[in-house]
Amino acid sequence: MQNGKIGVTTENIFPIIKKFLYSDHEIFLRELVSNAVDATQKLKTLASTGDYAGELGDLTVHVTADAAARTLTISDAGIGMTAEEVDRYINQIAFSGAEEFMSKYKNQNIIGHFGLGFYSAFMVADRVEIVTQSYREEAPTVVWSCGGTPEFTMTERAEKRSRGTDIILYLSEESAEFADQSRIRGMLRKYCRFLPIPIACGKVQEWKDGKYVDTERDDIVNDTDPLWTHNPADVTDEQYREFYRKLYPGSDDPLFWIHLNIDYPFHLTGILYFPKIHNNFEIQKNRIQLYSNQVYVTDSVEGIVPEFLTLLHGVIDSPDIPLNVSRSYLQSDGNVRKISGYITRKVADKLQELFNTARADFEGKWDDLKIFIEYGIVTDEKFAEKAEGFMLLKNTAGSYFTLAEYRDKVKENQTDRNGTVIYIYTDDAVGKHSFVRGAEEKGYDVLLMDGQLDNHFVSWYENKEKGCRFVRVDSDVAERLIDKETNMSMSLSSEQQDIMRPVFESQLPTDQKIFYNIAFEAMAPTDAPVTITQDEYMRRMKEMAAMSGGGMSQFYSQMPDNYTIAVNANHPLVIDILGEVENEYGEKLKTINKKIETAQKQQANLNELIKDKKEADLTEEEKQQRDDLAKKVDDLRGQRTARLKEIGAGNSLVKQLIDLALLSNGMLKGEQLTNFIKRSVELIGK
Ligand SMILES: Nc1ncnc2c1ncn2[C@@H]1O[C@H](COP(=O)(O)OP(=O)(O)OP(=O)(O)O)[C@@H](O)[C@H]1O
Repeated sequence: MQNGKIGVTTENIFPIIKKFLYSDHEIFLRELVSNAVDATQKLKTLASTGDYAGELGDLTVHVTADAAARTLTISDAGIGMTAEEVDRYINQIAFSGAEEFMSKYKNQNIIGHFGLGFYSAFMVADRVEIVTQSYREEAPTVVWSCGGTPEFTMTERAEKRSRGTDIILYLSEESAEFADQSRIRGMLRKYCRFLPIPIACGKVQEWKDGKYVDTERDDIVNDTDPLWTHNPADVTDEQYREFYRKLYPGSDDPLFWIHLNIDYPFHLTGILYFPKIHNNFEIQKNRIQLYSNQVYVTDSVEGIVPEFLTLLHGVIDSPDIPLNVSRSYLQSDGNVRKISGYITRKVADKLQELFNTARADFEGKWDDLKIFIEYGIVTDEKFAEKAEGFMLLKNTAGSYFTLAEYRDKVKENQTDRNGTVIYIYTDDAVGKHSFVRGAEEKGYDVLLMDGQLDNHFVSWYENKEKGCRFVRVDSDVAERLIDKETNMSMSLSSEQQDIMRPVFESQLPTDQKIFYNIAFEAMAPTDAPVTITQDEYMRRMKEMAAMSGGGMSQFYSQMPDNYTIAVNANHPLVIDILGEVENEYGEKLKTINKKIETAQKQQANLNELIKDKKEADLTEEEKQQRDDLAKKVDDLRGQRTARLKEIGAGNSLVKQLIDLALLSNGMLKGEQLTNFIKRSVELIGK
C-alpha cells in the first residue's frame, strides 16, 4: 500500500475545478472513453509490432451506469498500467496537466473546451478508483483511489484483473444523472460516435412478451469506421448520401459533397456537404462537426472554417487543430488559419470543376447553390476571386450565364450614353410582370434576382466592375431604364402638363406611408398609359438602412416610401383625357389661362424693370406692385387647380388608369381593389 500526495504544487484545486467547469461537465465522459480507446489502440500497435504476443480478445470498451450504486464505470481491455506507470501518468503527469490548466485559467484565457484528461472525472465524482492490469502479465493488478483531495491511496490487489483498466466514478450527489444509462448512451452517441474502437453501453433490447428485454448482445453506440476515413476513390455516391442521412436524419439529400483528404502541411480529412437551404439560413448554420482523430470536439466551427462555409454540413477531422484552447486562441492560430484557407480553396476548386465538367448539372443545382456562393463572394475575398469563374446570373427566361458571358450578351444593347452597361433585374418576375414585359419589348434582358443575398451581391459587383450598374426593372419607365441619346419627343406641352397634373393628383391613393409624385414621360404610344416606379437609389438607401439597424435605420424607416406615377405623355388615352378636361372646363379655362398668362407677363416686365436694383432701393410702390402680382398669379393658378381637381375627381378614367398601374405593381388592395372592380364593371357596361 502506498499513500501519497499528488504532484501538485498549487493548493487544493479540486473544488475550484468542480465549480468552474460546471457548464461543460459532460466532456469528462469523452476524456475517459478516449483514454480507454487510446489504451486499446496502443495494445493493438504492440501486437502488430510483435511486442505483445498474447490474445487480443474482445477489445470493446464498456461503459456501465449503475443507478442504484450511483457509479459509472469505463472498462477497457487495453494496455493497462503498472503501479509505476500509475504513479508516473496519473499522479505526476495527469495532475500536472490539470495544474497547467489552472494557471491558464488564472490568466483568463480559457473559455470553451479544455482537455483535462483523466482529471476531469473529478468534475462529477466524489471519488475515483482505477483498477488496472498491465499487459505485462507479471505485473500485479493495481488499485488506485482518490477522494477529491490531493491525497490518494494505491494498493496491489491479490485477485488479478484481466488485462486492461476500469475507471470507476463514485458520482457526487449533484451528478447522479450520470448514473442513468440512457443519459450516458446519449452522451456517448454525441461525443464518441465515431471512435475507432467499439464502445458498448448496455445490451441491445428486444420486444418480447409485451415489453423490451435485454438480449445477450452488447449495444454498440459508435461507428468505428466512419466514411471520411475511407479513400475517396472507394466511396460510392449512395454511401455519401447514407452517411449524410446518418448525420442529419430527416434532412433532404445534399446537393453534393467534397471529400477532404490532406497530409501536408497538416493532417485533415472530412466530408463537407452542400445542403439544400430553405428559408432561414441562420438556423442551418453550425452543423459541421469537428473531430480530432475521431474524437468529437465541437459543432461550433466559427474561426476554423470561413464564415460562409458554416452553412455547409459534415465532418472535419484533424489532429492538428489545437483542441484544448479557447476560441480566440483558435482564431489566431496559424495552423487553423491555414486550414481555413485550404478548405476555402478546396471548395472553390470543386465548384469550378463541377462547372467545367458538368455545366448542365451545375446549372440544375444553381438555385440552391447560389446562396453559398454569394455569401462566400461578399464575405471572403479569396473565394470571390475564384468564384468569378462559376458565379452565374439567371435571367427571367431561365438561362444561366457567367459574369463574363452576361456582360458580352447585353453590352451592345444595354450600354447607356455614359458607356455604363446597365443590368436590368427583377426581384419578382411574377409580381412585376408588366415591367419585365415592358423592358423585354424594348429588347432588354432582365435578370432574376430574388435570392436572400442578391442585394449584397449587386453592391459587391458594382463596386468591383466599375463599368456596370444594376437597375431594378420597376425603378423607372422602360423607356428610361437605360439613358440613351435617342429620346422621344413629348406630345404634352409644359402648359398642358400643368393642366393635367392636378387632374391626376386628385385621384392619388391616400396612404400616409407612401408618397407619390406625378411625372410626365415621353414614352411610346403603345407603352402603358400610367406606370408606378420606385427610384433605385432611394429604395437602396432604405433597404440598406433597414439592414444596418441603429439610428440611421430608424430615420429611414420613418420616411415614407417614394413612388413616381409616370404618366405616358404620348398615350392616346392621356391625350383624350386632356381633351375631356378642356371640354368640361370650357371657355372658362381659356379665360383663366389668358388671365394667368397676362399676369405672368406683367410679372416678367416688372422683374425686368427692377432687376438691377437692390432690395433696399426699391420704392414702396414697386414692392407693392410686385407682391400684388405674385398674389394674383397664385390666386389664379389656385383657382384653376381647384377646378381641375374637381374635374379630375369626377373622371373615372383617370382613376381607372392609376388603379391599373397600382394593380400591375401588386399595390391595389382592400377597399381600393373592391372599388376598382366595381368601377371596371360599370365602365364595361357603358
Ligand atoms: N484507461 C487507461 N488505460 C491506460 N492508461 C491510461 C488510461 N487512462 C489514462 N491513462 C494514462 O494516463 C495518462 C494521463 O491521462 P490524461 O487523460 O490525463 O492525459 P492524456 O490522455 O495524455 O491527454 P489528454 O489531455 O489529451 O487526455 C495517459 O497518457 C495514459 O498514459
